[in-house]
Amino acid sequence: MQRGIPDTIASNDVRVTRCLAASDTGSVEDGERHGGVRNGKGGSGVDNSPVPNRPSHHRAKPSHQSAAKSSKASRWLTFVSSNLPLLSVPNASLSQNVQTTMDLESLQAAFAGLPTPAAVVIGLASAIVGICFLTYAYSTARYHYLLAAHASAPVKPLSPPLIPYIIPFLGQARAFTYPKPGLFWNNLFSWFPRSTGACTLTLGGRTAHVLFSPSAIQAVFRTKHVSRKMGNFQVVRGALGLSQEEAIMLYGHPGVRDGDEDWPGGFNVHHAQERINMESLLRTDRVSELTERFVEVLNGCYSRELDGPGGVYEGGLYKWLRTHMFEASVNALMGTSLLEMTPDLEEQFFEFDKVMVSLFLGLPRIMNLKAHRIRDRIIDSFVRWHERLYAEGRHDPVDPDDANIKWEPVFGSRIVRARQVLSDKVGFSTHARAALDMGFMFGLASNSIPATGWLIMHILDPNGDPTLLGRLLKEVRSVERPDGTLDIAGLCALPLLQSMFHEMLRLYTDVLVTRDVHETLELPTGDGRYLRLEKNSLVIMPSWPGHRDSDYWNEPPCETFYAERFLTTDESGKDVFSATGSAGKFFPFGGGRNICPGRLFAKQEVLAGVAMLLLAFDFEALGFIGENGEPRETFPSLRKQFAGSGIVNMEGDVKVRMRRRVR
Ligand code: HEM
Repeated sequence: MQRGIPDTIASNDVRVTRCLAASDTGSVEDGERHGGVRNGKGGSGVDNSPVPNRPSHHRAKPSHQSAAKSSKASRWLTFVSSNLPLLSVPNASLSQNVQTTMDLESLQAAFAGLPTPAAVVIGLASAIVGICFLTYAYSTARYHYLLAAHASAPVKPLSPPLIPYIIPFLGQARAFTYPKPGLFWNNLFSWFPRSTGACTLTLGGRTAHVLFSPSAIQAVFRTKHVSRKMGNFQVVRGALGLSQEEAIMLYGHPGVRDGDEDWPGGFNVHHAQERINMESLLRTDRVSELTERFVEVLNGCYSRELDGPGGVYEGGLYKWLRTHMFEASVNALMGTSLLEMTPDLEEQFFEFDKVMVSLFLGLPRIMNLKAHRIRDRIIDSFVRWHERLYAEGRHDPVDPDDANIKWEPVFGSRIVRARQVLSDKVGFSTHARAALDMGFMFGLASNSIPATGWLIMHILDPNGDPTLLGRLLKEVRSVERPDGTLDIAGLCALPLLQSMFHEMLRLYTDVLVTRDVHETLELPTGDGRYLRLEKNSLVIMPSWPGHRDSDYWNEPPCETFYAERFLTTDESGKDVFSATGSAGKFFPFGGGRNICPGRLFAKQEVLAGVAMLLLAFDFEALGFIGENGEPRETFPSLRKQFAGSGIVNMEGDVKVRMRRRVR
C-alpha cells in the first residue's frame, strides 16, 4: 500500500521488490551469475583453493573474465561429477577427486578411462537431474517464504506466491497445457490456498501472475495501465500465422507499450480496428442489422431442411444445429461469396477450432505439424477467396457507411467491409488479409455456436427438469409478433431465458483473460491485503476458478446446470434476472476496455437461435449418442481442449426426431 507513503520510501520499497522480482524467474543461471561476480571480485574461488599438485600454468590468472569462466565451468563439472556415483560410474573415487581439486585437467584425465559418449551422456543426465533438484528446492523455499508472508496479515503489498516447479524454463507449462478443461485448476486448488487470491506460474520461460481474487480481477478491469497487446500479438503470430512485419504493422512493436508506439503517419492500425468493432458491434442499430440478417438466413436453413412432405429429421441435434448456425452467422457477417467458393468451410473451420490454442502457444512447426497443416489449409481457402475476388474485379468493398446497404453478398456486413477498407489502407498482403479474416471468423463462430448447443441440450435433456421446456416456450411466445417474427430486444430481456444463458456461460466458458501490466499495480484482495504486480509483467485471469467456485455457486452445487440460478423475485413476486454480486467471479466476455466487442451480437444470436428452434419444431428426444452416432448413457461431456479455448466444445450429442411444429 504505497498510497500516502513519501516518495523516497516508496521508491526504496520498489527497489527491494524489484530485486525479489528479478529472482522471480527462478533461474538457476541468475544465481550462478551472482556467484560468478562475487568470485571474480574477491579473487577467491577456483584459483585460491588450496589444491596440491596443481599445474603451474593454472596458477597464473590471465584475467577476471577467464577466471570467472573457468570457475563457472569447474563448478558445472563439479556439479556434474558429484552426481556420478549416483549413476553407477565404475570408479567412485574418481568423482571425489574431481570435487576436491576442481581441476579441469585432472577431470579430463579422470574421464579418460570412460568411453567418451557414455561419460557425456551420464554427465549431462546428472547435470539435468541436479538442476531440476535445485530448481525445485529453490522454488519451494521461495513459495513457502511468500506464502508465510501472505498469511501474516502483511502491511505491504506482496507479489503472488510462485508455484514450485521442477524443470527450469518449462515450469508448469506441461500441466497447464494438458487438454482437459478445469484439470489444472482443480489440481492446483487441491493443495494451494486459494485465499491468497493469486499465484505466479512459470510457463515455458514466461512468468505469469494468475488472479483468482474477484476484487483484484475487478481492479485490473478498471485500471487503464494494462493492455492486451502481447496477447493479441501472439494470437496473430502464433495462431493465425501472420509474419512478424505484418503483426508489427497491426499491433506495433512487441517491446513497445500499447499507446506509446510511434506509428507511421500517426495512424494506429490496432486502434482503428477497435473503433470499427465499437462502431459496428456496440451500436444498437448496427447489431440489430446483423441479427436481422442472421435470423433471416437461419429461418431459410430451417425451411430448406424440414418444410415440405415428410419433413422429419432424425439424428444428432447439435450436429444439425451447428451446420445451420455456422451458415447463418458467416453469411450475416461475411457475405455469401466465401461460403460459395469453399463448400467445406464449416469442416475446415471446426478442425482449426480444435488446434487453435495449441498454435497460440507457439510450439515450433516441427513439434505441431498437424495443427500447422490444418491452419494452412483454411488460410489457403481464404487466400483463394481474395485472389478470385481480385481476378473478377469484385474486391473493392462497398462503402461500409452507405445508408442503404446494410449487407451485400461479397463481403457481407458493414464491419467486414470496414475491415477490408482498413486492410487496403494499411497495405496488408493477401496472406495477412486471409489470416485476419479467419481470426474474425474464429471470434464469430467458435464460441456462440457451442454456446447455443449447450443451451439447447439442457433445455431438451431427458433427465432434466420436465417443466423447463413448457415454461420457456411460454416466455418465448410472449415476444413473438403476430407475423411470427421475434422481438429480439424483448427476447433478450426474458428472465428465465437470460438466467439460462448466463448459467450456460458460467458452466461452459473457459477463457484466460490476459493483460500486459504497464505500471506496477497494487490490487486489493478484498480482505485488507494488496497484491503487487510489477510493471512489464503478464497477468492471466482464468474464468474457470471463479465460474466454478463452490463457495459462491453452492445452491445447487456449482457443477449442476441450474436454469434458475440467476433468477430472483422482485417486490411484486415476479421473476427477474439478476447477476448482482458476481463481478470478478463471472466474466465470460472478459472485462474492462478490452471486453469482447461481440457480446451483444453473441447474446442475440444464441437466444434467437434457441428460440427459433423451439418455436419452429417439435422434438422427441431419443437418447444420447457419441461422436459416431453410437448410443451413450450420459449427457454430452466436455471435449478435451486446452485451457483458455473459450466455450468448451461438446463431446456427444442428443439424438432427436424433429418435425415442423403444427399450431
Ligand atoms: C458466447 C460467445 C462469446 C464469448 C464467450 C466471447 C468471449 C470473448 C473474450 C473472453 C474475449 C477477450 C476479452 C478480454 O480480453 O477481456 C473476446 C474478444 C473478442 N471477441 Fe468475443 N466472445 C464471444 C462471441 C463473439 C462474437 C459473436 C464476436 C463477433 C461478432 C466476437 C468478437 C470478438 C473480438 C473481435 C474480440 C477481440 C477484441 C480485441 O481484440 O480487442 N466475440 N471474446
